[in-house]
Amino acid sequence: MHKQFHLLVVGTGTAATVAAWRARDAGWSVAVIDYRRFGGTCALRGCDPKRVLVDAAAAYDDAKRRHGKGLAGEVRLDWQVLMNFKRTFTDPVPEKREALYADKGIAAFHGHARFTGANVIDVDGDTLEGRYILIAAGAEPANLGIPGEQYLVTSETLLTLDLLPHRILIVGGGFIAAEFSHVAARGGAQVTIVGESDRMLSEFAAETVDWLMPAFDAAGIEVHTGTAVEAIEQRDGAYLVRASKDGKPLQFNADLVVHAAGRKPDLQALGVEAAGIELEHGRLRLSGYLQSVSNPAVYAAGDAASMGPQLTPVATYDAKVAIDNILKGNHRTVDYSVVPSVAFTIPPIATVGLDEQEANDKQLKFRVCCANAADWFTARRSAQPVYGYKILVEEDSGRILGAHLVGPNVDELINLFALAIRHGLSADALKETLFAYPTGASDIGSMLG
Ligand SMILES: Cc1cc2nc3c(=O)[nH]c(=O)nc-3n(C[C@H](O)[C@H](O)[C@H](O)COP(=O)(O)OP(=O)(O)OC[C@H]3O[C@@H](n4cnc5c(N)ncnc54)[C@H](O)[C@@H]3O)c2cc1C
Ligand SMILES: NC(=O)c1ccc[n+]([C@@H]2O[C@H](COP(=O)([O-])OP(=O)(O)OC[C@H]3O[C@@H](n4cnc5c(N)ncnc54)[C@H](O)[C@@H]3O)[C@@H](O)[C@H]2O)c1
Repeated sequence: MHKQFHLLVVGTGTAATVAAWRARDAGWSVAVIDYRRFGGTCALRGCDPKRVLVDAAAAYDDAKRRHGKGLAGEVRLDWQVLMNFKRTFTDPVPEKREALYADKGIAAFHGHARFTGANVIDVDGDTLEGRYILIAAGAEPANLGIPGEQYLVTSETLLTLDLLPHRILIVGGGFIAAEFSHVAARGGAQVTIVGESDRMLSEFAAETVDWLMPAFDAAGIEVHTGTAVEAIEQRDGAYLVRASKDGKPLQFNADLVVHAAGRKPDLQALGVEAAGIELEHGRLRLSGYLQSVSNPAVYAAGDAASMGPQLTPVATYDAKVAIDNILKGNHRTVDYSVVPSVAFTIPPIATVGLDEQEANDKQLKFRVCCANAADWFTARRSAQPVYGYKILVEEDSGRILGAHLVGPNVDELINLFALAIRHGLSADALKETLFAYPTGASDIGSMLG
């Protein structure tokens, strides 16, 4: 079979779906291709199922912390029942996504996409030709190049386990390690994190991470930073993980070893060389228009592009930029300067805009409002001992430059700071705004001094 389309989209995740939908609305003929169940990472294997588990773990933790403060009795996190609840969100996704494409008149192909020419893709024997091609193929766990790497399971496995193993070791120290350790610990597992970076969550402000770390201790999570995992061996149905810290060898025993050591664009199976698409260090070489620098028919978006952070709102944003450029000619470039992000630990930690180093590098003059707010009403009423903020305010304009938060409600509060930064609102404008009380936002005035 040989078919022609205005646009071929590799993937059916967030970036692919946003782009395919928009191109179809513009009257273009569009095909999407995926070798996995339709729906992509966020809805099936990432944000959404993860958040269902985090919410349950947070409710359990909340009840435990409030013991003796008005709540009594035993609460138990029933992992198996929680997994069944999670499946009520993930199971319907592929069918719904198929129906959406059918309703919109988007052709959908199941199979592995592989370039055979500049604008031609083979899908398990079918030939598809596109005037344009959007690579929205997502990301996969990065190869670590260590002996025993094959024993690592991914966060995807952790999200489908009906029974949590007793001892879980997580290799990493970023988003996945932080979030999944908090969930698994509440599920009853003994969790150890072994991460190469000097501190956990290096994307987040150091002060906020320091304030968060006691929450790892309180959950019984053992954290080894500055420790590189070097080998994994199978021993009597379990695993021996060899690592080193400051040149000294360390070893850990675990029943499950999880990869949380970064994700890279999923490009290997695509055979991009056949389309003359240049790569650089395993990434597509793209212009700010998200267009391949060597093949003008090809654009990329989301994790496959990895021009910005690997986050769902970025995948949506990229898809909009790429498709606008495809439909109307190159006129939009990407700007990732204001991307809020949250690690859903218990409690959450959040960041948006500039940190101190970046503001100094830009030679900006700014003041820093920073405090551990564990004794504030918001923290005390939540029985949550972790609460703090660090906010950068430009001296002359009063503009908010960056906000870094940890504690109750900050997964929502960070969006207000994103709004302020995106629209150049000053600290005074935020302080003049009446926020409903008592809420997370009603602390903003006090945070800004
Ligand atoms: C455990 C986890 C939790 C996360 N939590 C959050 C969160 O809370 N908030 C947040 O913002 N982000 C989160 N993320 C990141 C977020 O999920 C991703 O940034 C986002 O889903 C990327 O979307 P995408 O459209 O670029 O790619 P994807 O949704 O990954 O879609 C890519 C699709 O392409 C398909 N594909 C790949 N190669 C081929 C090929 N050769 N042929 C055919 N099909 C192919 C894949 O099967 C896949 O379905 C999380 C990620 C993980 C792993
Ligand atoms: N809440 C969210 O928004 C969310 C949640 C999960 C994942 N994500 C996205 O998915 C991406 C992947 O998540 P991740 O946690 O795998 O990556 P990450 O980039 O957040 O963290 C990877 C960590 O692994 C460490 N590492 C690398 N090799 C190692 C080794 N051999 N031994 C020990 N440590 C090693 C690195 O130092 C780093 O700290 C994230 O970057 C993020 O964009 C987002």
